[in-house]
Amino acid sequence: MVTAWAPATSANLGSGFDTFGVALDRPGDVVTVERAEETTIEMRGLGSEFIPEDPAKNTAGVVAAELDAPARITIDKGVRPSSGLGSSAASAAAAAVALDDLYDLGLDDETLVRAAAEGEAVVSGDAHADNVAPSILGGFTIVREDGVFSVDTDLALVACLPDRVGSTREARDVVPQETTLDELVHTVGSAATLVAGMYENDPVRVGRGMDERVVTPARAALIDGYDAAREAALDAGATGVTVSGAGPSVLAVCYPGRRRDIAAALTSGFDAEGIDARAFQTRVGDGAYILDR
Ligand SMILES: Nc1ncnc2c1ncn2[C@@H]1O[C@H](COP(=O)(O)OP(=O)(O)OP(=O)(O)O)[C@@H](O)[C@H]1O
Ligand SMILES: N[C@@H](CCO)C(=O)O
Repeated sequence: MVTAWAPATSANLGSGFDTFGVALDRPGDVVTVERAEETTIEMRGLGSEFIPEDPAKNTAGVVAAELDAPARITIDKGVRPSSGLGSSAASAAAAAVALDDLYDLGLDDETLVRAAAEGEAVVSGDAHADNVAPSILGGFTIVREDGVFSVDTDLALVACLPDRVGSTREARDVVPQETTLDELVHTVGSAATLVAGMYENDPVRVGRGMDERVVTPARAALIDGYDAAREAALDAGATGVTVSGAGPSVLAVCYPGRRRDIAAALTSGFDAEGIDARAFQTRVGDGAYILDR
């Protein structure tokens, strides 16, 4: 029997749609696997009642099929589903790392990321790897069709989860399919600034580099309370605020000492619109690891 933990993640970071992601140092999912003839899944924890136990519909079950590693899988959810914090990816990432260990497969990180991304395809219709990559590798990650790499970075974050669910599949439907040259230039400038900031552990550059004007506004329009929460967080010292993944969570970057005030500002911003919300004071963290074997 092998147990692995994998973290929540925040994808896109504004300017890196389907490309950038960060691992959060909490919360995370715990996945236990045991060898079996056929894959079965048992769910526990946060929001588990909304997650299918059918292995063909559960991201962890899809990973077991991809790796040809059938197992009795138990998932303890620490990341609420449909959150924008990479809930479906955390189970896929933990399952990939646990099954690799259980069957002694010796797979490299890139193969694990690709297998875990197939789980995302079942959920959202698209095998985007920008949540599973940071959940497996940790740090800040950049995913392209031809590879994935991670950058160690020391950055304080606040993630705020409103008491609403958001479907990645639906949030992908509102993404504009075309943009202008001006917007492309703006996004490239932002993305480059963000990457420089990640290497320099600079929350101001990262915050400025999150600015993006095509995908983010389309997603923000789906999130009640987003504008109020964002304004409040910026007033409280956040150096950047954007939609986390497909939403409805919101991600703020800041200097470490500002986290408490920004967490309060984000929740009060949602509260002003009549929406309960929970904020996590966190930072960029490590990737999945084996807890027990
Ligand atoms: N192991 C799993 N954990 C969580 N959700 C799962 C799992 N397997 C399947 N799902 C389904 O995936 C959907 C949630 O995934 P979705 O991508 O929409 O949200 P998320 O992972 O929290 O957000 P995001 O990808 O935007 O960060 C739900 O419909 C849920 O039933
Ligand atoms: N890049 C993905 C992340 C959510 O799974 C999206 O924004 O749709």
